Amino acid sequence: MRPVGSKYLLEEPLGRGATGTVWRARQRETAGAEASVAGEPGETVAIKVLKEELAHDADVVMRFLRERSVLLRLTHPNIVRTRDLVVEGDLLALVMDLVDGPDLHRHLRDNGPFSPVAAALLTAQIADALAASHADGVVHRDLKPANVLLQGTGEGDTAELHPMLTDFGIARLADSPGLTRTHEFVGTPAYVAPESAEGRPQTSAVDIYGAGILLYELVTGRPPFGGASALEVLHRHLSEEPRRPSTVPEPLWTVIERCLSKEPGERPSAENLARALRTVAAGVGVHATPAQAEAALGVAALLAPDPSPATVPGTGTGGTGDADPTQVLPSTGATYDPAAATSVLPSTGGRGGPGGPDADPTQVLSSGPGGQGQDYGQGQDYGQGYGRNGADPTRAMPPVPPGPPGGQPEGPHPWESQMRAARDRNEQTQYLDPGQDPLRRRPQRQPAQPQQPPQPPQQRPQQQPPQYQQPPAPYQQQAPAPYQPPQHQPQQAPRRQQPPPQRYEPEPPPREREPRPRREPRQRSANPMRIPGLGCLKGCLFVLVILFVGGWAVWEFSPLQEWIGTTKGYFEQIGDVIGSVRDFFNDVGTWFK
Ligand SMILES: Nc1ncnc2c1ncn2[C@@H]1O[C@H](COP(=O)(O)OP(=O)(O)OP(=O)(O)O)[C@@H](O)[C@H]1O
Repeated sequence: MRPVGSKYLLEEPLGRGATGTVWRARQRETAGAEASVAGEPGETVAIKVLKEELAHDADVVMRFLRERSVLLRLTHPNIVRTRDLVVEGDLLALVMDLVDGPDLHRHLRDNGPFSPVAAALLTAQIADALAASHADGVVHRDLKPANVLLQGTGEGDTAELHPMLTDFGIARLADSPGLTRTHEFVGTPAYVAPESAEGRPQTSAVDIYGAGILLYELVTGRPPFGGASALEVLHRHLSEEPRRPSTVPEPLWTVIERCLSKEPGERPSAENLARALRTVAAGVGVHATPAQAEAALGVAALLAPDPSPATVPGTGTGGTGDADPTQVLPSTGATYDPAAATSVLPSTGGRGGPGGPDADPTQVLSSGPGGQGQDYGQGQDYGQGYGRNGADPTRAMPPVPPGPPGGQPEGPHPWESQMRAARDRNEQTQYLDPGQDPLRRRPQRQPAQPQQPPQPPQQRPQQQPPQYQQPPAPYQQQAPAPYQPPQHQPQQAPRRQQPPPQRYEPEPPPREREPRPRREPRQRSANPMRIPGLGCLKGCLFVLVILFVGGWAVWEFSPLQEWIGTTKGYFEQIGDVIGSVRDFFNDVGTWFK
């Protein structure tokens, strides 16, 4: 078993994501004071070993050290606790509590969509975790089902799922200009907020957008915006409004719509989101009292935005890229998988600001015992310092990005290399065989598990009772069915005027679009009245005139006349010919009499 630092031993890989591989590991000895959890020898933990390319990046290492204290102090019942951060030679690792359960993406894939009540209660807990981290100034930036681990309690119908948000800070660590030497942001296209896609400044509202997408996915089984490529998905985030599936109750849709607002300032705070979701869960169930149903219908009033959202330093500001218009990603052409792992999406622009690559780490590394585990400082500097580009959503074509700084030799176009990097990293989490020997081999990819196509919502027989009236357990999942409001809904309840719910149609599979050939501008018609046959008649007349003029020229200017010996003029000869033809027809006429 491979040691990590002096305190941990890697046992078996649990899974691999875009930023690293997560291992089940065992504590060798009690960790020092630098860890937030000392742990006992023999205790099992999960260790995320960051990818080599991250570990080799000086910017990431510095960020890792600076973020240390933030990550270690982030504790909440719905956040996977980071116990320790280890830097050992070329290895960067986060030691976490081991969560015994699948991630939400896998759970959704295996069990199908949640009932609205279950989805609302689950997302409310995730919102609790976000509220705690936002209060601490930490924005997750990569919220998606794969980053929610489910600690299950109980079995079958009585199972309760305890969601735990993981990968906090990973986006911040991986968001390093050192990776490509140009700007990037880390995210997963299906969950990326419009402002992140455009390179505008980001705040904690990006997590609320992610929570809205996640909530939509929980009740429908798929995120609202899909597409054939990452580019198409980003465009849809920017320009399309989500459609309400018929399976989503009106109050829950109000919450989803507000979370998915294109304008970050209109999204609710995490705290208000949690409260609103609990109000909705209480009001759409069969046991809801009239007052609870009424409260659920008035949920919009609970969705007040955060007056002072936590900001993501360095996003959308600073650097020379502020004035740059929207950077639109080139299409990879490959089919886009909404469940794909975190991508690193490119943008371009200058660098600058505090915390930039030139900033020194606030603490000096010191060797730990035996030269293995090391203890690093807790300088608290959130600076990321890499400017984002200003946004202009109307621009569709990318401008030519600024050339390499310092007159570096020209390589491939930055977007080419960045999209290649994005593609390389856009790998789905692989669930690895526990039998692999971590000592001998690096974790290998397993043969891809057959992806179940997203299940379309099943039609339910008319006679069946409404699905969301009586969930047997808070988190029991049910196939979606059209939402029926609680029966004891008071008649006079002031309902918002709402269009009749649309049936949720699964989107057709994405097709490759072929570029349309450019049309030539239409010629003005010479036959504006469109008289039938006129075009053909004109052509015939034109041919006759040409033949007539041509014949005249040949007759008059060639020695044809002399050869034939008639010495007649052209018109005389034509007259003779016409006369002969007329005589011929007269003769023919007399034969038939
Ligand atoms: N603390 C943990 N305890 C138990 N299993 C974990 C823990 N953290 C992660 N895992 C497992 O490891 C898998 C890979 O995690 P990881 O965070 O690297 O991937 P991801 O979130 O799918 O991808 P990305 O890094 O791109 O967001 C998870 O899907 C989960 O099954």
